[in-house]
Amino acid sequence: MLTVLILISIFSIFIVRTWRASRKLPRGPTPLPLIGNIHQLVYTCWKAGGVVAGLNEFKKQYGKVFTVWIGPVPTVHISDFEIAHETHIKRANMFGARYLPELIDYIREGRGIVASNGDFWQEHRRFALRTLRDFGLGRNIMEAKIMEEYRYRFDDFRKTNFKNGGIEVDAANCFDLLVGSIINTLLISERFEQGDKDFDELKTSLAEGFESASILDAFTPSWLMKSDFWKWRSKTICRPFDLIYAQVDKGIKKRLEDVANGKHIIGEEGDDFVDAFLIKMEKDKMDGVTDSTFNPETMAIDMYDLWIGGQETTSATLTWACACFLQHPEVVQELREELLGVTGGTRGISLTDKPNTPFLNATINEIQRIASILSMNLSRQVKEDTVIDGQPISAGTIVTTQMSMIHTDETVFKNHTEFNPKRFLENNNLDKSLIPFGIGKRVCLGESLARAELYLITGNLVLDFDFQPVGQKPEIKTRSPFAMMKRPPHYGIRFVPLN
Ligand code: HEM
Repeated sequence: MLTVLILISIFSIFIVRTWRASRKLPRGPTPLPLIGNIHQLVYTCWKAGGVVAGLNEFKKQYGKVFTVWIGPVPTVHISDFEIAHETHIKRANMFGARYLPELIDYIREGRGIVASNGDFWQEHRRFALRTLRDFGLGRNIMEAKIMEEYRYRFDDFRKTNFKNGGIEVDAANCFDLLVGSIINTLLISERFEQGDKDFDELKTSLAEGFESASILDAFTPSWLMKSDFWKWRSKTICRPFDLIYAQVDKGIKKRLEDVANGKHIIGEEGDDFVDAFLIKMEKDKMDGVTDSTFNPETMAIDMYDLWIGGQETTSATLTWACACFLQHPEVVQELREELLGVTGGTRGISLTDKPNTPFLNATINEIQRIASILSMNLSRQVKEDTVIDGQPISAGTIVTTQMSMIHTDETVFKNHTEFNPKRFLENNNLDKSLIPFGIGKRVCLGESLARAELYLITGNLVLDFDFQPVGQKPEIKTRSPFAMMKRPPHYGIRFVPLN
């Protein structure tokens, strides 16, 4: 009897708390105590065939801003560009703090760039941006680095994978190696080679982690993630993060050893991110900064963030790009005509050509729209009571602008499932509603680098090769519609040299 009474009391407390909290939240499906809307979320996503389609069903019922309770945690979803702009740009400070569930905070513990807030975040984000700029984003060195890796990778594949008149590769592996080498060269001056066991293990487990991490994992509370009871789940999701951190840490330790024994000499500006960080550490020491946040541990976390941020995202987008090219040879043909018109067929495409390649620019926009690689964006947490689209939101609420929903908004992107680069040429303002790098204060730190990679690699691939499928032509469809990240289809591709 006593147990029943206790259970009824706990239930009643939950119902009252949820009801009171709901008054300061946008509309959404009615939550149940403890599980919130998980049952509706799972069912709706399953019925609709994926997370984005499922959230779009909620949008139809509850409007452009709606609340979904993940267990006892209310999460607010913005699915409209104008509202995202009004909140994240016009009131950037209010929506600038990162929400830190265990999935994001794991290893980072409030440090790095992705999972830090306040002064620490500002200092490390500024440092990383300045360092990337010094290593070439503001000058043409970045282009030279990307092109060097592009040429090296395809020359190498030509030696090892030339079959049936072309270079035959697994698309994802090919771009993983290329993009991984670009980011690693910037960070620690090291390229990855084919057959590198550490890289292969890291990539495989990262892919597995991304494929299996779901919305629910993104909101699982720390105490549950860390408990023995949840080990079966947290182990799969977190293993790749352990591996990446271990690799980064190994690289830093080796660099410190090389510096100590004179094998690596740090010049005035340094060769890479690690050098720049070591210079900053030394400067803080010389300046007597006693509370400096620059030390070998925070260097490892910053590099870990840049590696995770810069690898899978760009590689997946390029893999989506080639799937679109295989499905739409007429787009490739039109692109090639535009690019040959610009280069005269005598050189590769360069970042300075951008103003003269409207169709390539539109095609990259459409690839990023179709790919929309995050089914669910990283979340923010509002610090004070506020309002979104006229609806009250209380302090502490978790808010997310859902880029994938904005990119599938039928009122903005007509026939959104169609791959149609021309939509961006027919409407010059359309790219303003395209936000693959997020929006507001926490917008992607690597946006300029990623844009340079996407432009140079897709443009030069179109000029250098014809594309043929190896095996079945890939559908333009994600293979992980229920995961946090929309992974591209898995396919083989033959790059047939054009001359
Ligand atoms: C096509 C490639 C890429 C896409 C689509 C992408 C997308 C994103 C998105 C959606 C966010 C979250 C933004 C938000 O909270 O609103 C983000 C954050 C971030 N990205 Fe990227 N990214 C890409 C490439 C890169 C690269 C190349 C790097 C590193 C060099 C990078 C580093 C980061 C970092 C450090 C953050 C956290 C920023 C912060 O919290 O202040 N990303 N990215």
